[in-house]
Amino acid sequence: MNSPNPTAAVRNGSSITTRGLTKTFNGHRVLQPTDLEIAAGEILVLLGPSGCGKTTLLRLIAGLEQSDGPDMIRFDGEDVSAVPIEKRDVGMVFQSYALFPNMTVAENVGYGLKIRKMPRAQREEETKRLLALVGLEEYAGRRISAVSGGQRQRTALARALAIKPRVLLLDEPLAALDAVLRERLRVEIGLLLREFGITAVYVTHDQAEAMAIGDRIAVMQRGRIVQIDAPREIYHRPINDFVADFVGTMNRVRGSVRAGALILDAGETTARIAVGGPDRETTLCFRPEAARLAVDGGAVRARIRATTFFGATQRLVAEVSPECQLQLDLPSNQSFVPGQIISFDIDPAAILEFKPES
Ligand SMILES: Nc1ncnc2c1ncn2[C@@H]1O[C@H](COP(=O)(O)OP(=O)(O)OP(=O)(O)O)[C@@H](O)[C@H]1O
Repeated sequence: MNSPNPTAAVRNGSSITTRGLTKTFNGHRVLQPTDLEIAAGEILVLLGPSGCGKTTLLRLIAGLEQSDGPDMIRFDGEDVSAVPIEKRDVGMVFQSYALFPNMTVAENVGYGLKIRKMPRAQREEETKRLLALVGLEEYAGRRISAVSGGQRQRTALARALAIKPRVLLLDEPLAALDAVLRERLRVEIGLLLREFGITAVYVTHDQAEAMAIGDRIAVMQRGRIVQIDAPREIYHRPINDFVADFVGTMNRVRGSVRAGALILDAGETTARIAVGGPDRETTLCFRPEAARLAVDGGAVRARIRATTFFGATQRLVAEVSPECQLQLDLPSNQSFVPGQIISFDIDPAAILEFKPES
Protein backbone atom coordinates (compact mmCIF):
# COMPACT_ATOMS: atom_id res chain seq x y z
CA MET A 1 0.00 0.00 0.00
CA ASN A 2 1.19 3.52 -0.70
CA SER A 3 2.08 5.42 2.41
CA PRO A 4 -0.22 8.39 2.82
CA ASN A 5 1.31 11.71 1.98
CA PRO A 6 0.04 14.40 4.35
CA THR A 7 1.05 17.32 2.17
CA ALA A 8 -0.49 16.14 -1.08
CA ALA A 9 -3.92 17.21 -2.18
CA VAL A 10 -5.85 14.28 -3.58
CA ARG A 11 -3.67 13.16 -6.44
CA ASN A 12 -4.95 13.59 -9.91
CA GLY A 13 -7.06 10.83 -11.33
CA SER A 14 -6.03 8.14 -13.77
CA SER A 15 -7.09 7.83 -17.36
CA ILE A 16 -9.40 4.87 -18.03
CA THR A 17 -9.36 2.74 -21.17
CA THR A 18 -11.74 -0.14 -21.83
CA ARG A 19 -11.71 -2.52 -24.77
CA GLY A 20 -14.48 -4.94 -25.58
CA LEU A 21 -16.18 -4.88 -22.18
CA THR A 22 -19.21 -7.15 -22.52
CA LYS A 23 -21.70 -8.57 -20.04
CA THR A 24 -24.33 -11.26 -20.34
CA PHE A 25 -26.83 -12.19 -17.62
CA ASN A 26 -28.89 -15.39 -18.04
CA GLY A 27 -28.17 -15.58 -21.76
CA HIS A 28 -29.20 -11.95 -22.27
CA ARG A 29 -26.44 -9.58 -23.32
CA VAL A 30 -26.95 -6.40 -21.29
CA LEU A 31 -23.71 -4.72 -22.33
CA GLN A 32 -22.49 -4.88 -25.93
CA PRO A 33 -18.70 -4.73 -26.48
CA THR A 34 -17.74 -1.33 -25.17
CA ASP A 35 -14.60 0.67 -25.91
CA LEU A 36 -14.05 3.82 -23.88
CA GLU A 37 -11.28 6.38 -23.49
CA ILE A 38 -11.70 8.59 -20.44
CA ALA A 39 -9.02 11.22 -19.91
CA ALA A 40 -7.33 11.76 -16.54
CA GLY A 41 -9.41 14.26 -14.57
CA GLU A 42 -12.42 13.96 -16.86
CA ILE A 43 -15.99 13.59 -15.62
CA LEU A 44 -17.85 11.19 -17.89
CA VAL A 45 -21.57 10.80 -17.35
CA LEU A 46 -23.34 7.59 -18.39
CA LEU A 47 -26.88 8.63 -19.29
CA GLY A 48 -29.75 6.49 -20.45
CA PRO A 49 -33.12 4.96 -19.60
CA SER A 50 -33.62 2.35 -16.91
CA GLY A 51 -32.07 -1.00 -17.79
CA CYS A 52 -29.79 0.26 -20.59
CA GLY A 53 -26.65 -1.04 -18.84
CA LYS A 54 -25.22 2.04 -17.09
CA THR A 55 -24.74 0.40 -13.70
CA THR A 56 -23.36 -2.74 -15.29
CA LEU A 57 -20.68 -0.74 -17.11
CA LEU A 58 -19.84 1.12 -13.88
CA ARG A 59 -19.60 -2.15 -11.92
CA LEU A 60 -17.27 -3.62 -14.56
CA ILE A 61 -14.96 -0.59 -14.25
CA ALA A 62 -15.06 -0.94 -10.46
CA GLY A 63 -14.25 -4.64 -10.55
CA LEU A 64 -17.57 -5.57 -8.92
CA GLU A 65 -18.50 -7.53 -12.02
CA GLN A 66 -16.42 -9.67 -14.40
CA SER A 67 -16.75 -9.14 -18.13
CA ASP A 68 -17.85 -12.15 -20.27
CA GLY A 69 -14.63 -12.67 -22.11
CA PRO A 70 -11.07 -11.55 -22.15
CA ASP A 71 -11.58 -7.88 -21.65
CA MET A 72 -9.25 -5.04 -20.98
CA ILE A 73 -9.51 -2.20 -18.49
CA ARG A 74 -6.54 0.06 -18.03
CA PHE A 75 -5.98 2.77 -15.45
CA ASP A 76 -3.16 5.03 -16.66
CA GLY A 77 -2.13 2.34 -19.08
CA GLU A 78 -1.87 -0.34 -16.39
CA ASP A 79 -4.05 -3.39 -17.04
CA VAL A 80 -6.34 -3.78 -14.00
CA SER A 81 -8.72 -6.37 -15.50
CA ALA A 82 -7.53 -9.05 -13.11
CA VAL A 83 -7.09 -6.72 -10.12
CA PRO A 84 -9.79 -7.25 -7.44
CA ILE A 85 -11.93 -4.28 -6.40
CA GLU A 86 -10.17 -3.63 -3.10
CA LYS A 87 -6.86 -3.26 -4.94
CA ARG A 88 -8.21 -1.29 -7.89
CA ASP A 89 -8.09 1.96 -5.96
CA VAL A 90 -11.55 3.19 -6.85
CA GLY A 91 -13.89 5.25 -4.68
CA MET A 92 -17.63 4.65 -4.92
CA VAL A 93 -20.65 6.78 -4.07
CA PHE A 94 -24.12 5.29 -4.34
CA GLN A 95 -27.70 6.46 -4.11
CA SER A 96 -27.97 4.74 -0.73
CA TYR A 97 -25.17 6.39 1.15
CA ALA A 98 -23.89 3.21 2.82
CA LEU A 99 -22.69 5.26 5.79
CA PHE A 100 -22.39 3.98 9.36
CA PRO A 101 -25.44 5.50 11.09
CA ASN A 102 -24.03 5.33 14.60
CA MET A 103 -20.78 7.02 13.72
CA THR A 104 -20.42 10.77 13.46
CA VAL A 105 -19.99 12.59 10.17
CA ALA A 106 -16.24 12.99 10.89
CA GLU A 107 -15.81 9.32 11.84
CA ASN A 108 -17.45 8.26 8.60
CA VAL A 109 -15.20 10.52 6.54
CA GLY A 110 -12.08 9.32 8.37
CA TYR A 111 -13.04 5.64 8.33
CA GLY A 112 -11.04 4.66 5.25
CA LEU A 113 -7.99 6.48 6.60
CA LYS A 114 -8.26 4.61 9.91
CA ILE A 115 -8.44 1.27 8.08
CA ARG A 116 -5.34 2.35 6.19
CA LYS A 117 -3.67 3.03 9.56
CA MET A 118 -3.03 6.71 9.03
CA PRO A 119 -1.76 8.21 12.32
CA ARG A 120 -4.51 9.85 14.33
CA ALA A 121 -3.33 13.50 14.18
CA GLN A 122 -2.84 13.32 10.44
CA ARG A 123 -6.17 11.56 10.01
CA GLU A 124 -7.96 14.28 11.94
CA GLU A 125 -6.33 16.99 9.90
CA GLU A 126 -7.21 15.29 6.63
CA THR A 127 -10.80 14.71 7.78
CA LYS A 128 -11.11 18.37 8.75
CA ARG A 129 -9.87 19.47 5.36
CA LEU A 130 -12.38 17.26 3.57
CA LEU A 131 -15.25 18.38 5.80
CA ALA A 132 -14.40 21.99 5.01
CA LEU A 133 -14.35 21.16 1.34
CA VAL A 134 -17.85 19.70 1.37
CA GLY A 135 -19.12 22.40 3.75
CA LEU A 136 -19.76 20.14 6.73
CA GLU A 137 -17.34 21.43 9.39
CA GLU A 138 -20.20 22.40 11.69
CA TYR A 139 -21.63 18.90 11.52
CA ALA A 140 -18.41 16.99 12.21
CA GLY A 141 -19.60 15.72 15.60
CA ARG A 142 -23.18 14.86 14.61
CA ARG A 143 -24.29 11.29 14.17
CA ILE A 144 -25.26 10.34 10.61
CA SER A 145 -28.75 9.51 11.84
CA ALA A 146 -29.12 13.18 12.85
CA VAL A 147 -28.18 14.90 9.59
CA SER A 148 -30.20 15.56 6.42
CA GLY A 149 -30.12 13.62 3.15
CA GLY A 150 -27.99 16.26 1.43
CA GLN A 151 -25.52 16.27 4.32
CA ARG A 152 -25.34 12.47 4.22
CA GLN A 153 -24.63 12.56 0.51
CA ARG A 154 -21.83 15.11 1.04
CA THR A 155 -20.44 12.92 3.84
CA ALA A 156 -20.44 9.95 1.46
CA LEU A 157 -18.62 12.00 -1.15
CA ALA A 158 -16.00 13.22 1.36
CA ARG A 159 -15.51 9.64 2.58
CA ALA A 160 -14.96 8.38 -0.97
CA LEU A 161 -12.50 11.20 -1.70
CA ALA A 162 -10.59 10.72 1.59
CA ILE A 163 -8.80 7.60 0.41
CA LYS A 164 -7.50 9.47 -2.64
CA PRO A 165 -8.82 7.03 -5.22
CA ARG A 166 -7.49 7.16 -8.77
CA VAL A 167 -11.03 6.84 -10.06
CA LEU A 168 -14.35 7.85 -8.49
CA LEU A 169 -17.50 6.01 -9.53
CA LEU A 170 -20.87 7.52 -8.69
CA ASP A 171 -24.16 5.67 -9.22
CA GLU A 172 -27.21 7.96 -9.11
CA PRO A 173 -25.81 9.70 -6.00
CA LEU A 174 -28.56 12.33 -5.92
CA ALA A 175 -31.56 10.16 -6.78
CA ALA A 176 -32.88 9.99 -3.22
CA LEU A 177 -32.85 13.76 -2.67
CA ASP A 178 -35.61 16.29 -3.29
CA ALA A 179 -35.53 18.43 -6.45
CA VAL A 180 -34.15 21.62 -4.88
CA LEU A 181 -31.31 19.85 -3.10
CA ARG A 182 -30.53 17.77 -6.17
CA GLU A 183 -30.18 20.90 -8.26
CA ARG A 184 -27.84 22.53 -5.74
CA LEU A 185 -25.72 19.45 -5.11
CA ARG A 186 -25.22 18.67 -8.78
CA VAL A 187 -23.51 22.04 -9.17
CA GLU A 188 -21.48 21.57 -5.97
CA ILE A 189 -20.41 18.02 -6.85
CA GLY A 190 -19.32 19.11 -10.32
CA LEU A 191 -17.18 21.89 -8.84
CA LEU A 192 -15.70 19.61 -6.19
CA LEU A 193 -14.75 16.87 -8.61
CA ARG A 194 -13.04 19.41 -10.85
CA GLU A 195 -11.21 20.95 -7.91
CA PHE A 196 -9.91 17.50 -7.02
CA GLY A 197 -8.88 16.77 -10.58
CA ILE A 198 -10.25 13.28 -10.04
CA THR A 199 -11.42 11.06 -12.89
CA ALA A 200 -15.09 10.32 -12.37
CA VAL A 201 -17.70 8.14 -14.02
CA TYR A 202 -21.16 9.28 -13.01
CA VAL A 203 -24.34 7.32 -13.69
CA THR A 204 -27.68 9.06 -13.99
CA HIS A 205 -30.92 8.87 -15.95
CA ASP A 206 -31.56 12.59 -15.37
CA GLN A 207 -30.57 14.60 -18.44
CA ALA A 208 -30.34 17.94 -16.59
CA GLU A 209 -27.95 16.39 -14.06
CA ALA A 210 -25.87 14.90 -16.86
CA MET A 211 -25.60 18.25 -18.63
CA ALA A 212 -24.61 20.07 -15.44
CA ILE A 213 -21.95 17.62 -14.29
CA GLY A 214 -20.38 15.97 -17.33
CA ASP A 215 -17.36 17.07 -19.33
CA ARG A 216 -18.73 14.51 -21.74
CA ILE A 217 -21.90 12.45 -21.76
CA ALA A 218 -22.16 8.89 -23.04
CA VAL A 219 -25.79 8.25 -23.99
CA MET A 220 -26.63 4.55 -23.71
CA GLN A 221 -29.43 2.57 -25.28
CA ARG A 222 -30.00 -1.19 -24.98
CA GLY A 223 -26.49 -2.00 -23.79
CA ARG A 224 -24.53 0.25 -26.10
CA ILE A 225 -23.15 3.75 -26.16
CA VAL A 226 -24.93 5.50 -29.02
CA GLN A 227 -23.25 8.91 -28.71
CA ILE A 228 -20.42 10.24 -26.60
CA ASP A 229 -19.82 13.97 -26.72
CA ALA A 230 -19.75 17.25 -24.79
CA PRO A 231 -23.15 18.17 -23.28
CA ARG A 232 -23.63 21.02 -25.76
CA GLU A 233 -23.10 18.68 -28.71
CA ILE A 234 -25.40 16.04 -27.27
CA TYR A 235 -28.15 18.62 -26.88
CA HIS A 236 -27.70 20.62 -30.08
CA ARG A 237 -26.26 17.94 -32.37
CA PRO A 238 -27.81 14.62 -31.29
CA ILE A 239 -26.96 11.90 -33.78
CA ASN A 240 -30.38 10.28 -33.90
CA ASP A 241 -33.98 10.50 -32.73
CA PHE A 242 -33.33 8.51 -29.56
CA VAL A 243 -30.61 10.85 -28.28
CA ALA A 244 -32.58 13.91 -29.40
CA ASP A 245 -35.66 12.88 -27.45
CA PHE A 246 -33.81 11.62 -24.40
CA VAL A 247 -32.09 14.92 -23.66
CA GLY A 248 -34.98 17.30 -24.34
CA THR A 249 -38.08 18.04 -26.36
CA MET A 250 -37.74 17.92 -30.13
CA ASN A 251 -40.27 19.16 -32.69
CA ARG A 252 -40.61 17.35 -35.98
CA VAL A 253 -42.05 18.79 -39.16
CA ARG A 254 -42.55 16.87 -42.34
CA GLY A 255 -42.34 18.51 -45.69
CA SER A 256 -40.59 18.93 -49.01
CA VAL A 257 -37.48 20.91 -49.65
CA ARG A 258 -37.73 22.77 -52.94
CA ALA A 259 -35.02 25.17 -54.06
CA GLY A 260 -33.49 25.14 -50.57
CA ALA A 261 -36.71 26.04 -48.72
CA LEU A 262 -39.00 23.79 -46.69
CA ILE A 263 -42.64 23.55 -47.70
CA LEU A 264 -44.55 22.06 -44.79
CA ASP A 265 -46.97 19.18 -45.25
CA ALA A 266 -49.43 21.12 -43.18
CA GLY A 267 -52.75 21.89 -44.72
CA GLU A 268 -52.91 25.40 -46.03
CA THR A 269 -49.56 26.41 -44.60
CA THR A 270 -46.77 26.83 -47.07
CA ALA A 271 -44.07 27.82 -44.62
CA ARG A 272 -40.78 28.68 -46.19
CA ILE A 273 -37.81 27.90 -44.00
CA ALA A 274 -34.38 28.16 -45.60
CA VAL A 275 -32.69 24.81 -45.07
CA GLY A 276 -30.52 24.41 -48.14
CA GLY A 277 -29.50 21.21 -49.87
CA PRO A 278 -31.08 19.33 -52.78
CA ASP A 279 -34.81 18.93 -53.32
CA ARG A 280 -36.15 16.12 -51.13
CA GLU A 281 -38.97 14.84 -48.94
CA THR A 282 -37.83 15.01 -45.35
CA THR A 283 -38.50 15.48 -41.64
CA LEU A 284 -36.81 18.42 -39.97
CA CYS A 285 -36.33 18.73 -36.22
CA PHE A 286 -35.88 21.71 -33.95
CA ARG A 287 -35.96 22.35 -30.22
CA PRO A 288 -38.74 24.51 -28.70
CA GLU A 289 -36.39 27.40 -27.99
CA ALA A 290 -35.38 27.70 -31.66
CA ALA A 291 -38.69 29.47 -32.42
CA ARG A 292 -38.69 33.28 -32.70
CA LEU A 293 -41.98 35.11 -32.61
CA ALA A 294 -42.37 37.27 -35.73
CA VAL A 295 -43.92 40.69 -35.52
CA ASP A 296 -45.47 40.31 -38.94
CA GLY A 297 -45.14 37.68 -41.59
CA GLY A 298 -43.08 34.91 -40.00
CA ALA A 299 -42.39 31.67 -41.86
CA VAL A 300 -44.95 29.60 -39.96
CA ARG A 301 -48.47 30.40 -38.79
CA ALA A 302 -50.05 28.39 -36.02
CA ARG A 303 -52.99 28.42 -33.64
CA ILE A 304 -52.20 28.25 -29.93
CA ARG A 305 -53.73 25.23 -28.23
CA ALA A 306 -52.29 25.60 -24.74
CA THR A 307 -49.76 27.59 -22.73
CA THR A 308 -47.73 26.59 -19.67
CA PHE A 309 -45.97 29.20 -17.59
CA PHE A 310 -42.47 28.26 -16.34
CA GLY A 311 -41.34 31.58 -14.85
CA ALA A 312 -38.57 32.75 -17.16
CA THR A 313 -40.14 31.12 -20.19
CA GLN A 314 -43.47 29.75 -21.31
CA ARG A 315 -44.23 26.75 -23.45
CA LEU A 316 -46.86 27.03 -26.14
CA VAL A 317 -48.48 24.11 -27.87
CA ALA A 318 -49.08 25.49 -31.33
CA GLU A 319 -51.05 23.76 -34.07
CA VAL A 320 -49.86 24.31 -37.62
CA SER A 321 -52.34 21.67 -38.82
CA PRO A 322 -54.11 18.80 -37.04
CA GLU A 323 -51.15 16.56 -37.94
CA CYS A 324 -48.50 19.09 -36.97
CA GLN A 325 -48.44 20.26 -33.35
CA LEU A 326 -45.33 22.05 -32.17
CA GLN A 327 -43.96 22.98 -28.77
CA LEU A 328 -42.47 26.46 -28.65
CA ASP A 329 -40.61 28.10 -25.77
CA LEU A 330 -40.92 31.87 -25.69
CA PRO A 331 -40.04 34.57 -23.16
CA SER A 332 -42.80 34.80 -20.57
CA ASN A 333 -43.31 38.58 -20.66
CA GLN A 334 -45.93 38.37 -23.39
CA SER A 335 -49.18 36.57 -22.71
CA PHE A 336 -51.04 34.39 -25.17
CA VAL A 337 -54.45 32.79 -25.13
CA PRO A 338 -55.66 29.54 -26.62
CA GLY A 339 -57.14 30.09 -30.07
CA GLN A 340 -54.83 32.99 -30.85
CA ILE A 341 -52.95 32.86 -34.17
CA ILE A 342 -49.22 33.48 -34.01
CA SER A 343 -46.55 33.74 -36.62
CA PHE A 344 -42.97 32.66 -35.98
CA ASP A 345 -39.63 31.86 -37.56
CA ILE A 346 -37.25 29.03 -36.79
CA ASP A 347 -33.55 29.71 -36.34
CA PRO A 348 -32.09 27.92 -39.42
CA ALA A 349 -28.87 27.10 -37.52
CA ALA A 350 -30.91 25.10 -34.99
CA ILE A 351 -32.62 22.87 -37.55
CA LEU A 352 -31.55 19.22 -37.62
CA GLU A 353 -32.22 16.52 -40.14
CA PHE A 354 -31.52 12.90 -39.24
CA LYS A 355 -30.71 10.24 -41.77
CA PRO A 356 -33.38 7.54 -41.69
CA GLU A 357 -32.36 4.78 -39.21
CA SER A 358 -30.84 1.89 -41.07
N1 LIG B 1 -27.09 -9.48 -11.42
C1 LIG B 1 -27.95 -9.46 -12.45
N2 LIG B 1 -28.58 -10.59 -12.85
C2 LIG B 1 -29.42 -10.59 -13.91
N3 LIG B 1 -29.71 -9.48 -14.64
C3 LIG B 1 -29.13 -8.33 -14.29
C4 LIG B 1 -28.22 -8.25 -13.18
N4 LIG B 1 -27.79 -6.97 -13.08
C5 LIG B 1 -28.40 -6.27 -14.07
N5 LIG B 1 -29.21 -7.09 -14.80
C6 LIG B 1 -30.00 -6.70 -15.97
O1 LIG B 1 -29.16 -6.03 -16.88
C7 LIG B 1 -29.81 -4.95 -17.51
C8 LIG B 1 -28.99 -3.68 -17.30
O2 LIG B 1 -29.03 -3.35 -15.93
P1 LIG B 1 -28.29 -2.07 -15.33
O3 LIG B 1 -28.51 -2.08 -13.85
O4 LIG B 1 -26.91 -2.01 -15.84
O5 LIG B 1 -29.14 -0.90 -16.00
P2 LIG B 1 -29.18 0.64 -15.66
O6 LIG B 1 -29.08 1.34 -16.96
O7 LIG B 1 -28.19 0.98 -14.61
O8 LIG B 1 -30.66 0.81 -15.11
P3 LIG B 1 -31.25 1.66 -13.87
O9 LIG B 1 -31.20 3.10 -14.32
O10 LIG B 1 -32.65 1.14 -13.76
O11 LIG B 1 -30.39 1.36 -12.69
C9 LIG B 1 -31.19 -4.89 -16.91
O12 LIG B 1 -32.07 -5.50 -17.82
C10 LIG B 1 -31.06 -5.67 -15.63
O13 LIG B 1 -32.28 -6.29 -15.29
